[in-house]
Parts: sequence; C-alpha cells; structure tokens
Amino acid sequence: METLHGLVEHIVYHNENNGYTVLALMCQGDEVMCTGTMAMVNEGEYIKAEGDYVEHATYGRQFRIASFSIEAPEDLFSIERYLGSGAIKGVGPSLAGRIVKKFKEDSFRIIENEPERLAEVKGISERKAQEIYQQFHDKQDMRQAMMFLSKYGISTAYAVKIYNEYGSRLYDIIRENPYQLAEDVSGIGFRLADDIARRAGIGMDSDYRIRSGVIYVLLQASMNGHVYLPVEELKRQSAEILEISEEAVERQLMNLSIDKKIIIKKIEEQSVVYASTYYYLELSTARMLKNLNVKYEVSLREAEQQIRRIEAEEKISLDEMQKTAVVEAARNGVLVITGGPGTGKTTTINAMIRFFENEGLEIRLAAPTGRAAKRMTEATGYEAQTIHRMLELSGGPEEQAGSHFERNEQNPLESDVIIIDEMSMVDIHLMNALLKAVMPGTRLIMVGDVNQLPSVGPGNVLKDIIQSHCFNVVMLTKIFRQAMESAIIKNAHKINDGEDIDLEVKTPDFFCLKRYQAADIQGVIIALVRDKLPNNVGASVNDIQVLTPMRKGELGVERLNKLLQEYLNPKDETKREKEQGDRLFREGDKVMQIKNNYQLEWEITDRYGIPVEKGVGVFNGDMGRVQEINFFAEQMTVEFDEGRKIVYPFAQLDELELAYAITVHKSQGSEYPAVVMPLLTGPRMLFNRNILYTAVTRAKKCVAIVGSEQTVAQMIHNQREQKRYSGLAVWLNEV
Ligand SMILES: Nc1ncnc2c1ncn2[C@@H]1O[C@H](COP(=O)(O)OP(=O)(O)OP(=O)(O)O)[C@@H](O)[C@H]1O
Repeated sequence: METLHGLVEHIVYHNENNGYTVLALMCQGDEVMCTGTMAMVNEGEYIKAEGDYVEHATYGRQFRIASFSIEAPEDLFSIERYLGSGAIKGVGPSLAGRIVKKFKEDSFRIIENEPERLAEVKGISERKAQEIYQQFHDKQDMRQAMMFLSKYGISTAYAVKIYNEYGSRLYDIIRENPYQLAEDVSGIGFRLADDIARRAGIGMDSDYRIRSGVIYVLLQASMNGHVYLPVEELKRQSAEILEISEEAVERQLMNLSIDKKIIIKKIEEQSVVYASTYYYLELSTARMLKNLNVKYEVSLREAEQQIRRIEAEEKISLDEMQKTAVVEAARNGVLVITGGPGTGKTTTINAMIRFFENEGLEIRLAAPTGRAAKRMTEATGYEAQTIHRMLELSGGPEEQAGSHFERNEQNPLESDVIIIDEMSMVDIHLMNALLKAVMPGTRLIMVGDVNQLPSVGPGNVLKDIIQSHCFNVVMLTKIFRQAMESAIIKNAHKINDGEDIDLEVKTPDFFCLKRYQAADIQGVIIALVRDKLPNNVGASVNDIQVLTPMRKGELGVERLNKLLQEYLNPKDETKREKEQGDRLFREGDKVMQIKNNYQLEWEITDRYGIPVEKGVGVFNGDMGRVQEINFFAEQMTVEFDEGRKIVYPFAQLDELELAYAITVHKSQGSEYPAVVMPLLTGPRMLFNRNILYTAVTRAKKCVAIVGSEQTVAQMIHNQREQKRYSGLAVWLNEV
C-alpha cells in the first residue's frame, strides 16, 4: 500500500449509484489518475489516499484507491480553491476569494462556529451566511455518516440512500433497529438488515428481528406469486429462516396485526395472513371490478342485425359463441373471454371492434407486455399499447414508490371500451392500477387463456375472476378448421385435455428427438438452434428460443445458457466481456431483464445516433442484446425490442440474465417462431401439464422437444400445479 496526499484537480467520472469515481489528483506537481469508490469527494478538496498503482490495459498507470480521507487544506490558496470549487452552492470563486481575504486561515472555523460573521463579507446576507453554514455542516455530517455506516459493511451506494432517508437519525436506527431499513430504504431487504443487526450486536430473538422476518417471508411469498400465506405456513417458514421457535413467531403476529402491518383473515375456514398492502390491494380490486359491472340495455335483435352486417362486411361467419361474446360485450360493464389457441379469440376481438366502432364508441386495446401488444396491433389493425403505457407510467426517484401511473381515479381513461388481451399475465398490482383508471360507464373486456401459467407477479387474477362466478364469462372451445391444420395447436389442445400426443410422427412443426442422456440432449439443442431451425422456420438464431422448466441441473437455464453462449456467441478478441458474480456478459449476448424497473431510461436513436424517442421502464421478461460494454464508464448498453437502448451501470447488472435459454415461466406472453425444449427428468412440481401447455403454445411455427417421450406423457398426466394463495374470488363474493 502507498499513501498519496494531494488536491482533487478534476473529477473525470462519478457514478451516483455506486460511488465509483475517476479523478485527477495533483501530488507535488504531478498529476495522478486515481480510481476508487468514493461517495463524497469534490474538486478542490485535499485527500489522503491509500492504495496501489496498477497498470490499466487501456488507460495506463493508475492509482487504485482502497481508502481515503479528506484533509483540511493547508494554505490560503487551497482554502480559497475549495470554497470556490462549487462544493458549496452559491459560493463561486470570487466570493470564496472575499471570504478568505477577510478570515484568512480562520475561514473554515468561522463558517463552522461563527457563521453569522460571514455576513461581514460583502455580498453575503445573514440568510446566505446561514445557508453556507448549513451546506458546510451537511457535507461533514454526510461524510461522518459514511464512515460510520462503512463499519457495518454497508456500501457507499446504500449509505447514501440511508443518509438521505434518515439524516442524523440513522445512528439510533442502526444501533437499535436496523430492520427499519428493510421497510424504508429501497434495495435493502431483511437479509442485509439482518447482517447489519448482527454486527450491531442485536440478538436473534429481538422483537424487531422477528417482525421484520415475518414481513420478509410474506414478501418472498409474493415473489412466488402468493398474495397471502396460511398462518401455519407463515409460522413454519418464519421460524425456519429466523432460526427461532414457531411460538416466538406467533407472539409477534399479534403485534404486527395491532400495528396494521399484517391482516389476519379467514378464507375457507383457514386462518391466513396478508401483508396489509396486499389485503387492501385485493379488496379494492374486488370493489372496483364489481362497480364496473353495470348492465347496459341493448336490444338483442338490433345487436344481431349489427353482427350480421359485420359478418357480411368482413366475409366471415361467426360461430354461436363468438356472437354471444360480442352481444355480451355490448351488454356488460365487465366481460371475460377465454379460450385456447385457435379458438377464435382474435377474430372475436376484431368483430367487437367493428361493432363498437359502428356504435361510435371509443375503443382502446392493451396487453401486459410489449410483445403481446405488438401482436394485438398486427392482428387487429388497431393500435394496442402495453397496459403500463396506456396508464402513462412515469418514473420517479424511488423504485415502486416514486413511480406512478398518470392515469388513475383522478385522471381516468376517457374511453368507452377497453379490451385487454393476454389477461392471464396480469397480476394483482397491474389489475388494481388498471381499474383505478377505468371509470364505471366504461366496458372492460378481458381476453385470455386461463390454462396458461398464471402471472409472474402475485395473484391469480384471471382465474379468480372466472371462478368467482360474479361476471359474464364466454368460453370459446371450438378449434377452427384452419387452426386444426397446425400440429402445434392440435397438440396444445390435447395436452390441455390430458390426452396423449403422438410423438412417433414427425411433422415439420412439431417433433420429438428422443435422447436419454443430458449430454446428448445438449448437443442436439445446439445443432437445432445454430444450424437446423433457422433455415427451416425462416428466422434468425436469436429468435429461436430454448425453454426449459428448470433453472438448475444439466438441462436447466443456467447450464444451458453457458453452453449456448459458448456456441452461439463465442469468446472473441473483438468482443468485450464483463464478469459479474457468477455471470459473464459478452457483447452480442442475448439477455433478459429479470425484474420490473420503472426508473431505467431508454432511448431510441436514429441511424446517426440522435435520440428520436425516450421513455422510462424496462420489465421482467423483456429481451435484448448486449450492444456495448464500457469499462471506463462502468456500464453496459443493451438494445431491446424496437431499438430501445438502455444503459446499465455495472452495479445494476444483476437485473439481467443470459436468455439463450429461459424458463417456461418467463416465456409467458411471448411468441417465438420456434421453441426448443429439453425434457428429461425433473421435479413433479415443474414437470406438469400447465408448463408443457404454456411452452408449446409459445411457438408459432415449430416445437422441437428433445428428450424422453415418457417424460412428455408424464407431464400431460400430471395436473399438479404450484398452489397460488390468492383471495380475489372470495372478496368478489363478499363485497
Ligand atoms: N368464425 C370463424 N369461422 C372460420 N374461421 C375462423 C372463425 N373464427 C376464427 N377462425 C379462424 O381460426 C383461426 C384462429 O382464430 P384466431 O386467431 O381468432 O384465434 P385465437 O384464439 O386468437 O388464436 P391464438 O390464441 O392462437 O392467437 C384463424 O385462422 C381464424 O381465421
């Protein structure tokens, strides 16, 4: 380790998120380039830096700072320079000069201890003197806080957030109840808080710890799609992660309930526990949906006449159920249309659009994902948006809390009819947000396939709405002749009905290559994706999607991605790589965003690189390609659909994953020209009908199964699904 003392001459780069800084330091007349994690450092400051010189491939000799501290400037010139550096807002070089001229070496002491005397300087009012003191003080406060927090192993990025949230209260909070952080500071969860608590010497049986742990378990459950947990399940899981007894957990449930952090309810004779927010989310969703369900007087005779006209114009003859769907859509505030592939959902939507258009009503179409919206637009010739966009999502500084929808109860959508496609993917959060923006008097038509996997986010919205029996539901069951010609659609329906499919016949659009060793299967997958399928289906290698039920194992997402990356985008001197934990990203890689982020900004540029459109938000399941890795700026640029480019600071790369292979769960709502699916062995919970059905229905032109035909048969007959705890159907019947 070496020590440098010097003046921060220039800050070349500073990443707000993680504190990573590149700066030029003047040390005895020499300029030294330094890099390091520094939350708070300003041009014009003196620092003492400890670290080592390293040789950087591109930027040459640099000093890598391991730790640093701010030193008081020694001479008048330096004091003046610091004050005038912009570190204190409202003090520029000339004012700094006047302050130093007046107070000389005493300048800092005066600012700190007798700030009122600053007003003796020309151009400084009493108020300004106070402001200068405040800023000077805040800076020192913050520095002190950073030092304190670093003792608890808290990174600079979190330290800044904690400081901004609590100010000087942070000392008490860290010492007494660091679990508070998990509630207030985005990005800090129970695990991290627990770690801090351990360092602060807080006991395993602390009340705060147990309460925070219980909330954490409920939050984890919501990430697995549950809106609540049965009380027994909650006690068991909490006791397990907290390593304490279930009785100790039970004692805190009452306290949490008194504090309104949780709500305990009875559902079908069973005691269940909700995190409060989820309870109110479900309850208000139920209320709003019920309020929307008004009946409209529509004469059946006139409606049928209308439909006949549409049939003639569109040269189509609607099936009885399709006609019923159109009539019911006109008569009800809320309508659900559900059916499998090829049962005429899109055709029905089209007929409805014509029907409402003829009535002079204003219509809006939307779907939960960008891809689904795009497909809806193509199929109807009517512009469809994502639900997020329709509700005018606008980002804010804090995840979730700061971002909000411009369209809500105060500013509802002005539309007579709203048609939502791919409803199975809508979770309780999005449903609630949607309903807030839809006023009674608007017709809401929800279209989807209830046999698809439920939404990734919590809730079982479509299924619950259907099972509540509170609304009109039209089930389309007939598969149209044209659709019948597709082996994909035929087999999808067989799978859904629990019938075996014939894997002996190989058709170009549906075949099974039998292999019984994982290594063989891997080899076949590579050959299919890289060599065979692109030509056969007329798509690029990147459009062909490997879907697997699992994450782990030789045929799980993680292993397959490493393998496919090696073969489809191999190491190459011209492609930069970035390792992040156990992931390796390479320029050109196919990647997927794995959580909703309402803040990340995207930009679409024209061919000269000039931005033509900007926006915020990237969502769980969005796929893109790594365009550039930039080590100097510590960031990676990913290009998503429609050319939306997003710059990820390296610290945020954990929101991305390779996507050559993805789980079937993540594929919901997307369609691919060809789907390749390894199916050998795996847990029964994942190798079920629902998963197979969802995977098969993602393919437009070709399904290639590689593995064991017996596994396929077992999946068709395994109706076991992962249970989802959600109460929407119950509240729909109670409100
Ligand atoms: N009433 C009808 N008479 C004849 N053909 C129809 C009728 N309704 C739909 N079809 C045809 O059946 C096929 C499937 O219809 P459509 O695309 O509307 O179904 P879908 O349920 O939206 O399917 P997917 O979920 O696969 O998109 C299409 O080729 C369509 O032209």
